[in-house]
Amino acid sequence: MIDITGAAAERIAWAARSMPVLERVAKRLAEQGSLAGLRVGVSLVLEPKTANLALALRDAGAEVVVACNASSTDQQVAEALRGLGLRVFADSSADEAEDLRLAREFLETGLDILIDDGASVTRLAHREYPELVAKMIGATEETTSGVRPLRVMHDDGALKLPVIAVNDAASKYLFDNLYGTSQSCVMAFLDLTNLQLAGRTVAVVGYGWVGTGVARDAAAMGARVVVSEVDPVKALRALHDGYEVTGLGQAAPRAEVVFACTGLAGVVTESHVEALPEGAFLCTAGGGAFEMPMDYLHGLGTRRGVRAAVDAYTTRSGRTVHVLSDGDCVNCADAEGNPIEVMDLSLSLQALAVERLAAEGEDWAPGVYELPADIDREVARIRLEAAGGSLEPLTDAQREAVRAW
Ligand SMILES: NC(=O)c1ccc[n+]([C@@H]2O[C@H](COP(=O)([O-])OP(=O)(O)OC[C@H]3O[C@@H](n4cnc5c(N)ncnc54)[C@H](O)[C@@H]3O)[C@@H](O)[C@H]2O)c1
Ligand SMILES: N[C@@H](CCSC[C@H]1O[C@@H](n2cnc3c(=O)[nH]cnc32)[C@H](O)[C@@H]1O)C(=O)O
Repeated sequence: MIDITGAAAERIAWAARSMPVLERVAKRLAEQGSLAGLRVGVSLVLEPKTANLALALRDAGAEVVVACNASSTDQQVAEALRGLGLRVFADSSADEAEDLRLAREFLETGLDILIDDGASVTRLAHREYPELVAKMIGATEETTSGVRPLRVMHDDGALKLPVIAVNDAASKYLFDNLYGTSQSCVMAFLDLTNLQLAGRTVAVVGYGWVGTGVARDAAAMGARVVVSEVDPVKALRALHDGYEVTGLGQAAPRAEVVFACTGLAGVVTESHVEALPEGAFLCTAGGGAFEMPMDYLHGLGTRRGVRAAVDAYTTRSGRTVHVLSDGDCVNCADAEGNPIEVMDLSLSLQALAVERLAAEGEDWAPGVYELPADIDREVARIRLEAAGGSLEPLTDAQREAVRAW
């Protein structure tokens, strides 16, 4: 599968070695030529694991085009894929306007199937290219903060495509969101600051899958974790997991590190920022910079870079607040993204969702679809075996007992 030279070749091959599920899926799709004649757009965090997905889709017969915003683009990987003849609409030095131009050019290639992350390209397509949307078979969605607006679009009658919510497959969110994101975000904080979390008070905003993992890994590194939630059941779960649960307004004066894990805009506000203790850190693990009051911080006019990916601001209260990765997802912007093994699951599910759309999507009405449970279980089973685990076989008697009433 790997026929690349150049700086990224070893890194792409390194990822491939720990992606047995994708390897297995890719082999079958290539043998069957499942995607022959289709143009598939990949709009995901662009790094070595995603490159392996793009090559798997290419080997299955698709013409693969790739896009990514600047903050999540690994330029070496973009060059490597270009070297293989893929069209890549991504530039790690692009500003916001150039990012938008690249996303438009990506759509203008005329996609049959789109793999999206955060529904940003799907929404752009619906806003600006209804005639191209009408020709598409469908799309897939990688993440929680993309599935949410797609459901709203569907309820409003605005969604014109079938979209498979890959995020909502159990073998995606129970591993990528819960285990992968906490490892990569907590490690990114530690690496980018060269500090430790031991003895620090960490506020985790949002106790969904991502927040649960971040709280656990921060606590494992010795942090005192305070959780804020808007959902009483999630908040109660955090309490049962042993954390203090309180509003961010109350936690802010002692929050030395804030991890935003909600995927919703404006959850950390300027008044939270003004209440933080001297030297505090803001770090996004969730949907992106929109969770942080970046306009307010930029408007202070006190920004100064103090380390790679770390900016310091002097707030109105006269204290210093540090922001990692300019508020973008810290693991995707300035680290290597989620661990390879969990992305093996997520990206294999993506490949299988594309296969399903290619086979059946033309007959599907617009809507947000779940991945079939058999795909979910199969992906988990292959990964389990690759990791050295095995299943207890169900006996005939048990199978009968399950069916009895
Ligand atoms: N960085 C990554 O690699 C990565 C990986 C997976 C998911 N994500 C993103 O992380 C975000 C969270 O994903 P998830 O799967 O955990 O979603 P989730 O829906 O399970 O959790 C989000 C939680 O935030 C809570 N919340 C909403 N508003 C809040 C507020 N103002 N204050 C406190 N809590 C609030 C919700 O009640 C919910 O429990 C999404 O944007 C998702 O796309 C990022
Ligand atoms: N759209 C945002 C990133 C959102 S992170 C949300 C998704 O990124 C995915 N992700 C995290 N790490 C990686 C990675 O290393 N490669 C590809 N996708 C990743 C993960 O599955 C998660 O659901 C941006 O462009 O900056």
